[in-house]
Amino acid sequence: MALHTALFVLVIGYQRDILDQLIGWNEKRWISLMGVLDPIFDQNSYKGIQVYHSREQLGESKADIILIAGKEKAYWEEAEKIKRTNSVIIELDTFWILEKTVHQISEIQSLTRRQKVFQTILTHSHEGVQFIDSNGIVRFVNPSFSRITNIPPEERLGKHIDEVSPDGSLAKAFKTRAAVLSHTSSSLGSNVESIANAAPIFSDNKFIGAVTTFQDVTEVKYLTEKLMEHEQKQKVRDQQTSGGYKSKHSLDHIIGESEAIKETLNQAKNAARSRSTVLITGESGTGKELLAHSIHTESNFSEQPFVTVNCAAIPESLLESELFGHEKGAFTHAVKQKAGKIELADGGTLFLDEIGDMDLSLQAKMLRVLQEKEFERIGGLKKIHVDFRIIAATNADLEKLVSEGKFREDLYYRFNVIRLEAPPLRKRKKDIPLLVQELLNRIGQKVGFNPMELTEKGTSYLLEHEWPGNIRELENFLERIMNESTSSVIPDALVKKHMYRTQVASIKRGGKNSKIPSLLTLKEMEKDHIQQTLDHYGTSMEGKKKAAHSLGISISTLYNKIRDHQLE
Ligand SMILES: Nc1ncnc2c1ncn2[C@@H]1O[C@H](COP(=O)(O)OP(=O)(O)OP(=O)(O)O)[C@@H](O)[C@H]1O
Repeated sequence: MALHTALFVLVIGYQRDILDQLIGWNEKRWISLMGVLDPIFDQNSYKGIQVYHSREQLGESKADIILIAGKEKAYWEEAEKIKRTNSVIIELDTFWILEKTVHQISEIQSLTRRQKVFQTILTHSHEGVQFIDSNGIVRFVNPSFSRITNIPPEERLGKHIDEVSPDGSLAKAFKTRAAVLSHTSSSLGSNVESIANAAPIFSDNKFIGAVTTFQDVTEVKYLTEKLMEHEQKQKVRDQQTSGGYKSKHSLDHIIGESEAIKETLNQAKNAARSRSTVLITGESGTGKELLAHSIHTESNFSEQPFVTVNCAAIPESLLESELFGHEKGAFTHAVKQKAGKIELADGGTLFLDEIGDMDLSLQAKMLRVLQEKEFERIGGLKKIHVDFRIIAATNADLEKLVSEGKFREDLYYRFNVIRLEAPPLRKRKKDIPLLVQELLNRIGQKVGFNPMELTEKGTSYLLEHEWPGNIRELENFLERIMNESTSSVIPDALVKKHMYRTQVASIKRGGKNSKIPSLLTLKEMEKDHIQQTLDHYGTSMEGKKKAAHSLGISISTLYNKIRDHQLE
Protein backbone atom coordinates (compact mmCIF):
# COMPACT_ATOMS: atom_id res chain seq x y z
CA MET A 1 0.00 0.00 0.00
CA ALA A 2 1.31 3.43 -0.90
CA LEU A 3 2.57 5.78 1.70
CA HIS A 4 0.05 8.49 2.54
CA THR A 5 0.09 11.08 5.17
CA ALA A 6 -3.49 10.04 5.98
CA LEU A 7 -5.74 7.07 5.35
CA PHE A 8 -8.17 8.11 2.61
CA VAL A 9 -11.66 6.69 2.82
CA LEU A 10 -14.20 7.32 0.09
CA VAL A 11 -17.87 6.56 0.59
CA ILE A 12 -19.72 6.07 -2.65
CA GLY A 13 -23.46 6.43 -2.36
CA TYR A 14 -23.54 9.34 -0.08
CA GLN A 15 -25.46 8.90 3.17
CA ARG A 16 -25.04 11.69 5.67
CA ASP A 17 -25.47 9.62 8.86
CA ILE A 18 -23.01 6.98 7.70
CA LEU A 19 -20.55 9.63 6.83
CA ASP A 20 -20.89 11.34 10.18
CA GLN A 21 -20.46 8.06 11.97
CA LEU A 22 -17.37 7.20 9.99
CA ILE A 23 -15.86 10.64 10.45
CA GLY A 24 -16.45 10.28 14.20
CA TRP A 25 -14.34 7.17 14.38
CA ASN A 26 -10.95 7.49 15.82
CA GLU A 27 -7.76 6.59 14.10
CA LYS A 28 -7.24 3.47 16.20
CA ARG A 29 -10.51 2.05 15.02
CA TRP A 30 -9.65 2.60 11.35
CA ILE A 31 -6.17 1.28 11.78
CA SER A 32 -7.32 -1.96 13.47
CA LEU A 33 -9.92 -2.36 10.76
CA MET A 34 -7.34 -1.87 8.03
CA GLY A 35 -5.16 -4.47 9.69
CA VAL A 36 -7.87 -7.00 8.97
CA LEU A 37 -8.80 -5.74 5.51
CA ASP A 38 -5.24 -5.64 4.28
CA PRO A 39 -2.67 -8.04 5.80
CA ILE A 40 0.27 -5.99 4.59
CA PHE A 41 -1.16 -2.77 5.98
CA ASP A 42 1.46 -0.87 7.86
CA GLN A 43 -0.22 1.19 10.49
CA ASN A 44 2.85 3.33 11.01
CA SER A 45 2.51 4.74 7.48
CA TYR A 46 -0.62 6.70 8.35
CA LYS A 47 -1.08 9.83 10.27
CA GLY A 48 -4.78 10.60 10.55
CA ILE A 49 -7.87 9.67 8.58
CA GLN A 50 -9.65 11.50 5.79
CA VAL A 51 -13.20 10.49 4.97
CA TYR A 52 -14.71 11.75 1.64
CA HIS A 53 -18.18 11.43 0.28
CA SER A 54 -17.53 12.01 -3.42
CA ARG A 55 -14.98 11.54 -6.06
CA GLU A 56 -14.87 15.27 -6.62
CA GLN A 57 -14.00 15.83 -3.03
CA LEU A 58 -11.19 13.29 -3.26
CA GLY A 59 -9.83 15.08 -6.30
CA GLU A 60 -6.66 13.59 -7.73
CA SER A 61 -6.00 11.46 -4.67
CA LYS A 62 -6.61 7.77 -4.53
CA ALA A 63 -8.74 6.20 -1.82
CA ASP A 64 -7.31 3.48 0.39
CA ILE A 65 -10.78 2.23 1.34
CA ILE A 66 -13.78 2.58 -0.91
CA LEU A 67 -17.07 1.92 0.82
CA ILE A 68 -20.05 1.25 -1.38
CA ALA A 69 -23.21 2.37 0.35
CA GLY A 70 -25.93 1.06 -1.91
CA LYS A 71 -26.84 -1.65 -4.37
CA GLU A 72 -26.41 0.36 -7.53
CA LYS A 73 -24.11 -1.21 -10.05
CA ALA A 74 -22.84 2.23 -11.05
CA TYR A 75 -21.21 2.55 -7.66
CA TRP A 76 -19.05 -0.48 -8.33
CA GLU A 77 -18.12 0.79 -11.73
CA GLU A 78 -17.14 4.08 -10.30
CA ALA A 79 -15.13 2.36 -7.62
CA GLU A 80 -13.27 0.35 -10.21
CA LYS A 81 -12.30 3.56 -11.93
CA ILE A 82 -10.84 5.30 -9.00
CA LYS A 83 -9.24 2.45 -7.12
CA ARG A 84 -5.54 1.88 -6.84
CA THR A 85 -3.87 -1.51 -6.96
CA ASN A 86 -4.03 -1.93 -3.23
CA SER A 87 -7.28 -0.15 -2.54
CA VAL A 88 -9.89 -2.07 -0.64
CA ILE A 89 -13.40 -1.94 -2.13
CA ILE A 90 -16.03 -3.16 0.20
CA GLU A 91 -19.77 -3.09 0.39
CA LEU A 92 -21.13 -1.20 3.35
CA ASP A 93 -23.09 -4.10 4.95
CA THR A 94 -20.07 -6.36 4.76
CA PHE A 95 -18.02 -3.51 6.11
CA TRP A 96 -20.27 -3.22 9.15
CA ILE A 97 -20.13 -6.95 9.91
CA LEU A 98 -16.42 -6.89 9.52
CA GLU A 99 -16.02 -3.79 11.58
CA LYS A 100 -18.14 -5.21 14.36
CA THR A 101 -16.10 -8.40 14.40
CA VAL A 102 -12.85 -6.47 14.38
CA HIS A 103 -14.11 -4.27 17.15
CA GLN A 104 -15.09 -7.25 19.26
CA ILE A 105 -11.79 -8.95 18.61
CA SER A 106 -9.94 -5.86 19.66
CA GLU A 107 -12.04 -5.61 22.82
CA ILE A 108 -11.30 -9.22 23.63
CA GLN A 109 -7.64 -8.59 22.97
CA SER A 110 -7.70 -5.59 25.22
CA LEU A 111 -9.54 -7.56 27.91
CA THR A 112 -7.02 -10.35 27.65
CA ARG A 113 -4.23 -7.82 27.89
CA ARG A 114 -5.86 -6.23 30.91
CA GLN A 115 -6.39 -9.63 32.48
CA LYS A 116 -2.72 -10.39 31.95
CA VAL A 117 -1.75 -7.13 33.61
CA PHE A 118 -4.00 -7.85 36.61
CA GLN A 119 -2.77 -11.40 36.78
CA THR A 120 0.81 -10.16 36.94
CA ILE A 121 -0.05 -7.58 39.56
CA LEU A 122 -1.81 -10.15 41.70
CA THR A 123 0.94 -12.72 41.26
CA HIS A 124 3.67 -10.34 42.21
CA SER A 125 1.77 -8.40 44.82
CA HIS A 126 3.39 -8.41 48.24
CA GLU A 127 -0.07 -8.44 49.73
CA GLY A 128 -2.08 -11.62 50.07
CA VAL A 129 -5.21 -11.70 47.93
CA GLN A 130 -8.18 -14.04 48.18
CA PHE A 131 -11.31 -13.91 46.07
CA ILE A 132 -14.69 -15.58 46.55
CA ASP A 133 -17.54 -15.79 44.08
CA SER A 134 -21.15 -14.80 44.71
CA ASN A 135 -21.73 -18.13 46.52
CA GLY A 136 -18.86 -17.61 48.92
CA ILE A 137 -16.62 -20.18 47.25
CA VAL A 138 -12.92 -19.35 47.19
CA ARG A 139 -11.94 -18.96 43.52
CA PHE A 140 -8.56 -17.36 43.70
CA VAL A 141 -5.62 -16.99 46.05
CA ASN A 142 -2.36 -15.38 44.98
CA PRO A 143 1.14 -16.69 45.81
CA SER A 144 1.54 -14.12 48.59
CA PHE A 145 -1.54 -15.54 50.26
CA SER A 146 0.18 -18.90 50.60
CA ARG A 147 3.53 -17.36 51.47
CA ILE A 148 2.07 -15.28 54.30
CA THR A 149 -0.35 -17.82 55.70
CA ASN A 150 1.52 -21.02 54.89
CA ILE A 151 -1.76 -22.33 53.53
CA PRO A 152 -1.40 -24.05 50.11
CA PRO A 153 -3.95 -22.91 47.48
CA GLU A 154 -5.57 -26.36 47.31
CA GLU A 155 -6.66 -26.02 50.94
CA ARG A 156 -8.69 -22.97 50.00
CA LEU A 157 -9.75 -23.17 46.37
CA GLY A 158 -13.26 -24.53 45.89
CA LYS A 159 -14.09 -24.34 49.61
CA HIS A 160 -16.72 -22.12 51.17
CA ILE A 161 -15.27 -19.16 53.06
CA ASP A 162 -17.38 -19.95 56.14
CA GLU A 163 -15.75 -23.34 56.27
CA VAL A 164 -12.15 -22.22 55.92
CA SER A 165 -12.10 -18.79 57.57
CA PRO A 166 -15.43 -18.05 59.24
CA ASP A 167 -14.13 -15.10 61.30
CA GLY A 168 -12.03 -13.51 58.62
CA SER A 169 -12.67 -10.25 56.80
CA LEU A 170 -13.82 -11.98 53.64
CA ALA A 171 -16.51 -13.99 55.44
CA LYS A 172 -17.69 -10.73 57.03
CA ALA A 173 -17.78 -8.89 53.72
CA PHE A 174 -19.64 -11.84 52.22
CA LYS A 175 -22.23 -11.84 54.99
CA THR A 176 -22.73 -8.09 55.22
CA ARG A 177 -22.08 -7.17 51.56
CA ALA A 178 -20.10 -4.26 52.99
CA ALA A 179 -16.43 -3.35 53.12
CA VAL A 180 -14.42 -4.50 56.13
CA LEU A 181 -11.41 -2.31 56.87
CA SER A 182 -8.27 -2.90 58.95
CA HIS A 183 -9.41 -6.26 60.21
CA THR A 184 -6.62 -7.64 62.39
CA SER A 185 -6.38 -11.35 62.56
CA SER A 186 -4.10 -14.13 63.58
CA SER A 187 -6.61 -16.84 62.83
CA LEU A 188 -5.58 -17.49 59.29
CA GLY A 189 -4.50 -20.94 60.30
CA SER A 190 -1.02 -19.89 61.35
CA ASN A 191 0.59 -17.71 63.95
CA VAL A 192 0.88 -14.90 61.45
CA GLU A 193 -0.61 -11.53 62.37
CA SER A 194 -2.27 -9.75 59.49
CA ILE A 195 -4.27 -6.64 58.71
CA ALA A 196 -6.89 -7.20 56.02
CA ASN A 197 -9.28 -5.08 53.99
CA ALA A 198 -12.17 -6.84 52.30
CA ALA A 199 -14.72 -5.48 49.85
CA PRO A 200 -17.77 -6.89 48.11
CA ILE A 201 -17.81 -6.65 44.29
CA PHE A 202 -20.95 -5.59 42.44
CA SER A 203 -21.60 -5.57 38.72
CA ASP A 204 -24.77 -3.85 37.53
CA ASN A 205 -25.89 -3.76 41.16
CA LYS A 206 -25.52 -7.50 41.38
CA PHE A 207 -23.23 -9.06 43.97
CA ILE A 208 -20.66 -11.08 42.07
CA GLY A 209 -18.14 -11.86 44.82
CA ALA A 210 -15.76 -10.36 47.32
CA VAL A 211 -12.05 -9.87 47.61
CA THR A 212 -9.71 -9.45 50.54
CA THR A 213 -6.19 -8.14 50.53
CA PHE A 214 -4.00 -8.42 53.58
CA GLN A 215 -0.54 -7.68 54.80
CA ASP A 216 1.67 -9.71 57.03
CA VAL A 217 2.26 -7.42 59.98
CA THR A 218 4.02 -9.99 62.16
CA GLU A 219 7.35 -8.40 61.43
CA VAL A 220 6.01 -4.86 61.70
CA LYS A 221 4.39 -5.79 65.01
CA TYR A 222 7.57 -7.45 66.19
CA LEU A 223 9.61 -4.41 65.23
CA THR A 224 7.08 -2.05 66.80
CA GLU A 225 7.20 -4.04 70.02
CA LYS A 226 10.99 -4.01 69.91
CA LEU A 227 10.93 -0.26 69.33
CA MET A 228 8.56 0.27 72.24
CA GLU A 229 10.70 -1.97 74.41
CA HIS A 230 13.74 0.03 73.40
CA GLU A 231 11.98 3.31 74.16
CA GLN A 232 10.87 1.95 77.50
CA LYS A 233 14.40 0.83 78.31
CA GLN A 234 15.68 4.25 77.30
CA LYS A 235 13.13 5.87 79.61
CA VAL A 236 14.30 3.65 82.45
CA ARG A 237 17.92 4.44 81.61
CA ASP A 238 17.10 8.17 81.69
CA GLN A 239 15.46 7.69 85.07
CA GLN A 240 18.47 5.71 86.25
CA THR A 241 20.73 8.57 85.24
CA SER A 242 18.58 11.45 86.43
CA GLY A 243 17.40 9.69 89.62
CA GLY A 244 20.89 9.70 91.12
CA TYR A 245 20.89 5.95 91.65
CA LYS A 246 24.57 5.81 92.50
CA SER A 247 26.37 4.31 95.42
CA LYS A 248 27.62 7.05 97.71
CA HIS A 249 30.22 5.26 99.83
CA SER A 250 33.25 3.11 99.34
CA LEU A 251 35.22 0.83 101.63
CA ASP A 252 37.49 3.80 102.44
CA HIS A 253 34.58 5.38 104.31
CA ILE A 254 34.41 2.47 106.70
CA ILE A 255 36.53 3.42 109.68
CA GLY A 256 38.06 0.89 112.00
CA GLU A 257 41.17 -1.14 112.74
CA SER A 258 39.69 -3.81 114.98
CA GLU A 259 39.93 -7.44 113.96
CA ALA A 260 36.13 -7.57 113.73
CA ILE A 261 35.84 -4.74 111.20
CA LYS A 262 38.91 -5.92 109.27
CA GLU A 263 37.29 -9.30 108.76
CA THR A 264 34.06 -7.68 107.60
CA LEU A 265 35.98 -5.48 105.17
CA ASN A 266 37.74 -8.53 103.71
CA GLN A 267 34.42 -10.28 103.25
CA ALA A 268 33.02 -7.15 101.61
CA LYS A 269 35.95 -7.06 99.16
CA ASN A 270 35.31 -10.70 98.25
CA ALA A 271 31.61 -10.04 97.83
CA ALA A 272 32.41 -7.17 95.45
CA ARG A 273 34.17 -9.59 93.12
CA SER A 274 31.04 -11.63 92.37
CA ARG A 275 27.42 -10.99 91.48
CA SER A 276 26.03 -13.41 94.06
CA THR A 277 23.40 -12.23 96.49
CA VAL A 278 24.73 -10.76 99.71
CA LEU A 279 22.99 -10.80 103.08
CA ILE A 280 24.30 -8.26 105.58
CA THR A 281 23.20 -8.76 109.15
CA GLY A 282 23.97 -6.70 112.21
CA GLU A 283 22.43 -4.52 114.86
CA SER A 284 20.91 -1.19 114.08
CA GLY A 285 23.37 1.54 113.13
CA THR A 286 26.35 -0.77 112.63
CA GLY A 287 26.96 0.34 109.07
CA LYS A 288 25.05 -2.24 107.02
CA GLU A 289 23.94 0.33 104.48
CA LEU A 290 27.44 1.72 104.29
CA LEU A 291 28.70 -1.78 103.54
CA ALA A 292 26.09 -2.30 100.82
CA HIS A 293 27.11 0.93 99.07
CA SER A 294 30.77 0.03 99.38
CA ILE A 295 30.34 -3.46 97.91
CA HIS A 296 28.63 -1.96 94.87
CA THR A 297 31.28 0.74 94.52
CA GLU A 298 34.06 -1.86 94.59
CA SER A 299 32.31 -4.12 92.05
CA ASN A 300 32.92 -4.25 88.31
CA PHE A 301 29.47 -2.79 87.69
CA SER A 302 29.92 0.22 89.96
CA GLU A 303 28.95 2.50 87.06
CA GLN A 304 25.55 0.82 86.97
CA PRO A 305 22.68 1.92 89.22
CA PHE A 306 22.59 1.31 92.95
CA VAL A 307 18.94 1.39 93.99
CA THR A 308 17.79 1.30 97.60
CA VAL A 309 14.43 0.14 98.90
CA ASN A 310 13.80 0.33 102.62
CA CYS A 311 11.17 -2.32 103.26
CA ALA A 312 10.37 -0.92 106.71
CA ALA A 313 10.04 2.71 105.68
CA ILE A 314 7.46 2.19 102.94
CA PRO A 315 3.90 1.17 103.86
CA GLU A 316 3.15 -2.41 102.88
CA SER A 317 0.46 -1.34 100.42
CA LEU A 318 2.93 0.84 98.49
CA LEU A 319 5.95 -1.40 98.65
CA GLU A 320 4.80 -3.66 95.82
CA SER A 321 4.34 -0.77 93.43
CA GLU A 322 7.63 0.75 94.62
CA LEU A 323 9.41 -2.48 93.71
CA PHE A 324 7.54 -3.62 90.62
CA GLY A 325 6.25 -0.33 89.22
CA HIS A 326 2.84 -0.09 87.62
CA GLU A 327 1.05 0.60 84.38
CA LYS A 328 -1.17 3.63 83.93
CA GLY A 329 -4.59 2.95 85.46
CA ALA A 330 -3.43 -0.19 87.34
CA PHE A 331 -5.08 1.26 90.47
CA THR A 332 -6.84 4.46 91.47
CA HIS A 333 -3.76 6.62 91.91
CA ALA A 334 -1.78 5.13 89.05
CA VAL A 335 -2.26 8.17 86.83
CA LYS A 336 0.81 7.40 84.79
CA GLN A 337 3.09 4.50 84.07
CA LYS A 338 5.94 4.10 86.55
CA ALA A 339 9.03 1.94 86.48
CA GLY A 340 9.69 0.11 89.74
CA LYS A 341 12.95 -0.05 91.65
CA ILE A 342 13.60 -3.56 90.32
CA GLU A 343 13.56 -2.21 86.77
CA LEU A 344 15.67 0.78 87.74
CA ALA A 345 18.26 -1.53 89.27
CA ASP A 346 18.68 -3.44 86.00
CA GLY A 347 22.35 -4.03 85.36
CA GLY A 348 23.32 -2.87 88.85
CA THR A 349 22.44 -3.54 92.48
CA LEU A 350 19.12 -3.58 94.27
CA PHE A 351 19.69 -2.94 97.96
CA LEU A 352 16.80 -4.25 100.04
CA ASP A 353 17.18 -2.75 103.50
CA GLU A 354 15.24 -4.12 106.49
CA ILE A 355 14.34 -7.20 104.48
CA GLY A 356 12.81 -8.84 107.59
CA ASP A 357 9.92 -6.38 107.31
CA MET A 358 8.77 -7.54 103.88
CA ASP A 359 5.37 -9.23 104.05
CA LEU A 360 4.89 -12.82 102.95
CA SER A 361 2.98 -12.18 99.73
CA LEU A 362 5.64 -9.77 98.51
CA GLN A 363 8.33 -12.24 99.53
CA ALA A 364 6.70 -14.76 97.15
CA LYS A 365 6.74 -12.24 94.31
CA MET A 366 10.33 -11.33 95.04
CA LEU A 367 11.30 -14.99 94.98
CA ARG A 368 9.78 -15.31 91.51
CA VAL A 369 11.81 -12.38 90.21
CA LEU A 370 14.99 -13.84 91.63
CA GLN A 371 14.29 -17.24 90.08
CA GLU A 372 13.05 -16.12 86.68
CA LYS A 373 14.80 -12.78 86.32
CA GLU A 374 11.51 -11.59 84.90
CA PHE A 375 8.50 -9.76 86.25
CA GLU A 376 5.45 -7.77 85.19
CA ARG A 377 4.54 -4.28 86.37
CA ILE A 378 1.32 -4.07 88.40
CA GLY A 379 -1.50 -4.01 85.89
CA GLY A 380 0.88 -5.03 83.09
CA LEU A 381 1.01 -8.19 81.03
CA LYS A 382 4.36 -7.82 79.40
CA LYS A 383 7.25 -9.64 80.99
CA ILE A 384 10.24 -7.44 81.69
CA HIS A 385 13.60 -9.10 81.81
CA VAL A 386 16.01 -7.85 84.45
CA ASP A 387 19.48 -8.70 85.60
CA PHE A 388 20.61 -7.23 88.89
CA ARG A 389 22.45 -8.18 92.02
CA ILE A 390 20.69 -8.13 95.34
CA ILE A 391 22.20 -6.98 98.57
CA ALA A 392 19.78 -7.49 101.44
CA ALA A 393 20.25 -6.20 104.96
CA THR A 394 18.47 -6.80 108.21
CA ASN A 395 18.89 -6.27 111.91
CA ALA A 396 16.23 -8.88 112.56
CA ASP A 397 16.99 -12.49 113.36
CA LEU A 398 16.01 -13.92 109.98
CA GLU A 399 16.46 -17.54 111.10
CA LYS A 400 13.99 -16.89 113.90
CA LEU A 401 11.55 -15.27 111.49
CA VAL A 402 11.85 -18.34 109.25
CA SER A 403 11.13 -20.70 112.15
CA GLU A 404 8.12 -18.56 113.12
CA GLY A 405 6.83 -18.76 109.54
CA LYS A 406 7.20 -15.01 109.05
CA PHE A 407 9.92 -15.27 106.45
CA ARG A 408 9.98 -17.72 103.55
CA GLU A 409 12.66 -20.31 103.95
CA ASP A 410 13.29 -20.53 100.19
CA LEU A 411 13.79 -16.77 99.97
CA TYR A 412 16.06 -16.85 103.01
CA TYR A 413 18.31 -19.35 101.24
CA ARG A 414 18.28 -17.23 98.08
CA PHE A 415 19.50 -14.23 100.09
CA ASN A 416 21.88 -16.09 102.34
CA VAL A 417 24.54 -16.78 99.70
CA ILE A 418 27.32 -14.46 100.79
CA ARG A 419 26.83 -13.55 104.42
CA LEU A 420 28.38 -10.51 106.07
CA GLU A 421 28.11 -9.45 109.68
CA ALA A 422 28.45 -5.77 110.56
CA PRO A 423 30.02 -5.99 114.04
CA PRO A 424 28.45 -3.98 116.88
CA LEU A 425 30.46 -1.19 118.39
CA ARG A 426 30.76 -2.97 121.75
CA LYS A 427 32.81 -5.67 120.00
CA ARG A 428 35.20 -3.14 118.56
CA LYS A 429 35.63 -0.47 121.20
CA LYS A 430 39.16 -0.14 119.94
CA ASP A 431 37.72 1.67 116.91
CA ILE A 432 35.93 4.33 118.96
CA PRO A 433 38.77 6.92 119.06
CA LEU A 434 39.27 6.69 115.29
CA LEU A 435 35.54 6.81 114.67
CA VAL A 436 35.12 9.80 116.98
CA GLN A 437 37.68 11.82 115.05
CA GLU A 438 36.13 10.92 111.70
CA LEU A 439 32.59 11.56 112.92
CA LEU A 440 33.51 14.92 114.50
CA ASN A 441 34.90 16.04 111.13
CA ARG A 442 31.89 14.71 109.25
CA ILE A 443 29.34 16.32 111.57
CA GLY A 444 31.32 19.58 111.61
CA GLN A 445 31.07 19.73 107.83
CA LYS A 446 27.42 18.79 107.89
CA VAL A 447 26.31 21.41 110.42
CA GLY A 448 28.90 24.03 109.49
CA PHE A 449 31.08 24.04 112.63
CA ASN A 450 34.80 24.67 112.77
CA PRO A 451 36.82 21.50 113.41
CA MET A 452 36.35 20.18 116.95
CA GLU A 453 38.08 17.52 118.99
CA LEU A 454 37.83 15.53 122.20
CA THR A 455 40.61 15.15 124.72
CA GLU A 456 41.95 11.73 125.47
CA LYS A 457 40.03 11.80 128.73
CA GLY A 458 36.85 12.92 127.03
CA THR A 459 37.22 10.07 124.51
CA SER A 460 37.79 7.61 127.33
CA TYR A 461 34.33 8.41 128.75
CA LEU A 462 32.84 7.11 125.52
CA LEU A 463 34.40 3.70 126.09
CA GLU A 464 32.25 3.34 129.22
CA HIS A 465 29.08 2.88 127.18
CA GLU A 466 27.85 -0.21 125.31
CA TRP A 467 26.35 1.84 122.44
CA PRO A 468 23.25 -0.24 121.68
CA GLY A 469 22.49 2.14 118.82
CA ASN A 470 26.03 1.65 117.58
CA ILE A 471 27.69 4.17 115.29
CA ARG A 472 24.48 6.05 114.62
CA GLU A 473 24.04 6.53 118.37
CA LEU A 474 27.67 7.62 118.70
CA GLU A 475 27.16 10.04 115.81
CA ASN A 476 24.07 11.57 117.45
CA PHE A 477 25.86 11.80 120.78
CA LEU A 478 28.76 13.68 119.24
CA GLU A 479 26.46 16.04 117.37
CA ARG A 480 24.70 16.84 120.65
CA ILE A 481 27.88 17.73 122.53
CA MET A 482 29.28 19.66 119.58
CA ASN A 483 26.18 21.83 119.68
CA GLU A 484 26.72 22.56 123.36
CA SER A 485 30.44 23.09 123.23
CA THR A 486 31.63 26.67 123.09
CA SER A 487 35.27 25.74 122.45
CA SER A 488 36.91 23.74 119.68
CA VAL A 489 38.19 21.25 122.27
CA ILE A 490 35.01 19.84 123.72
CA PRO A 491 35.22 20.09 127.55
CA ASP A 492 35.58 16.76 129.35
CA ALA A 493 32.82 17.76 131.80
CA LEU A 494 30.39 18.20 128.93
CA VAL A 495 31.24 14.77 127.56
CA LYS A 496 30.97 13.27 131.03
CA LYS A 497 27.58 14.87 131.71
CA HIS A 498 26.08 13.71 128.42
CA MET A 499 27.60 10.26 128.71
CA TYR A 500 25.97 9.97 132.11
CA ARG A 501 22.59 11.00 130.69
CA THR A 502 22.95 8.61 127.79
CA GLN A 503 23.63 5.76 130.16
CA VAL A 504 20.70 6.65 132.41
CA ALA A 505 18.39 6.82 129.40
CA SER A 506 19.69 3.46 128.21
CA ILE A 507 18.94 1.85 131.60
CA LYS A 508 15.47 3.38 131.58
CA ARG A 509 14.86 1.80 128.15
CA GLY A 510 15.92 -1.52 129.62
CA GLY A 511 19.09 -1.68 127.54
CA LYS A 512 20.43 -5.19 128.00
CA ASN A 513 24.09 -4.31 128.26
CA SER A 514 23.72 -1.02 130.12
CA LYS A 515 25.66 -0.67 133.32
CA ILE A 516 24.83 1.54 136.33
CA PRO A 517 26.67 4.72 135.34
CA SER A 518 29.76 5.30 137.38
CA LEU A 519 30.95 8.37 135.58
CA LEU A 520 29.64 11.02 138.02
CA THR A 521 30.16 11.54 141.72
CA LEU A 522 27.09 11.80 143.89
CA LYS A 523 27.46 15.57 143.99
CA GLU A 524 27.79 15.82 140.21
CA MET A 525 24.77 13.60 139.80
CA GLU A 526 22.74 15.83 142.11
CA LYS A 527 23.83 18.93 140.19
CA ASP A 528 22.97 17.35 136.87
CA HIS A 529 19.63 16.09 138.09
CA ILE A 530 18.62 19.53 139.43
CA GLN A 531 19.80 21.14 136.22
CA GLN A 532 17.73 18.76 134.11
CA THR A 533 14.66 19.35 136.30
CA LEU A 534 15.05 23.11 135.96
CA ASP A 535 15.54 22.74 132.20
CA HIS A 536 12.30 20.88 132.15
CA TYR A 537 10.13 23.23 134.28
CA GLY A 538 11.92 26.50 133.56
CA THR A 539 13.59 28.97 135.95
CA SER A 540 10.59 31.23 136.63
CA MET A 541 9.17 31.35 140.15
CA GLU A 542 6.42 28.97 139.09
CA GLY A 543 8.94 26.66 137.34
CA LYS A 544 11.15 26.51 140.41
CA LYS A 545 8.14 25.66 142.63
CA LYS A 546 7.25 22.76 140.30
CA ALA A 547 10.89 21.63 140.13
CA ALA A 548 11.15 21.64 143.95
CA HIS A 549 7.94 19.65 144.16
CA SER A 550 9.16 17.16 141.57
CA LEU A 551 12.52 16.78 143.37
CA GLY A 552 10.70 16.28 146.71
CA ILE A 553 12.43 19.23 148.42
CA SER A 554 11.23 22.58 149.73
CA ILE A 555 11.64 25.69 147.57
CA SER A 556 14.19 27.15 150.02
CA THR A 557 16.29 23.91 149.83
CA LEU A 558 16.17 24.20 146.04
CA TYR A 559 17.44 27.79 146.24
CA ASN A 560 20.32 26.66 148.48
CA LYS A 561 21.28 23.86 146.06
CA ILE A 562 21.13 26.21 143.09
CA ARG A 563 23.54 28.49 144.90
CA ASP A 564 25.85 25.64 146.06
CA HIS A 565 26.05 24.07 142.58
CA GLN A 566 26.35 27.48 140.91
CA LEU A 567 23.48 26.68 138.64
CA GLU A 568 22.54 30.27 137.96
N1 LIG B 1 32.67 1.80 110.05
C1 LIG B 1 32.10 3.00 109.91
N2 LIG B 1 32.87 4.06 109.73
C2 LIG B 1 32.33 5.27 109.63
N3 LIG B 1 31.02 5.52 109.70
C3 LIG B 1 30.21 4.49 109.88
C4 LIG B 1 30.69 3.17 109.97
N4 LIG B 1 29.66 2.36 110.14
C5 LIG B 1 28.55 3.13 110.15
N5 LIG B 1 28.88 4.40 109.98
C6 LIG B 1 27.95 5.52 109.99
O1 LIG B 1 26.91 5.22 110.93
C7 LIG B 1 25.63 5.62 110.45
C8 LIG B 1 24.73 4.41 110.41
O2 LIG B 1 25.20 3.52 109.42
P1 LIG B 1 24.21 2.66 108.50
O3 LIG B 1 23.00 3.45 108.19
O4 LIG B 1 25.01 2.11 107.39
O5 LIG B 1 23.82 1.54 109.53
P2 LIG B 1 22.75 0.38 109.36
O6 LIG B 1 23.33 -0.80 110.00
O7 LIG B 1 22.36 0.27 107.94
O8 LIG B 1 21.56 0.96 110.21
P3 LIG B 1 20.03 0.43 110.28
O9 LIG B 1 20.06 -0.98 110.71
O10 LIG B 1 19.44 1.32 111.30
O11 LIG B 1 19.51 0.65 108.91
C9 LIG B 1 25.86 6.23 109.10
O12 LIG B 1 25.95 7.62 109.24
C10 LIG B 1 27.20 5.65 108.68
O13 LIG B 1 27.86 6.53 107.82
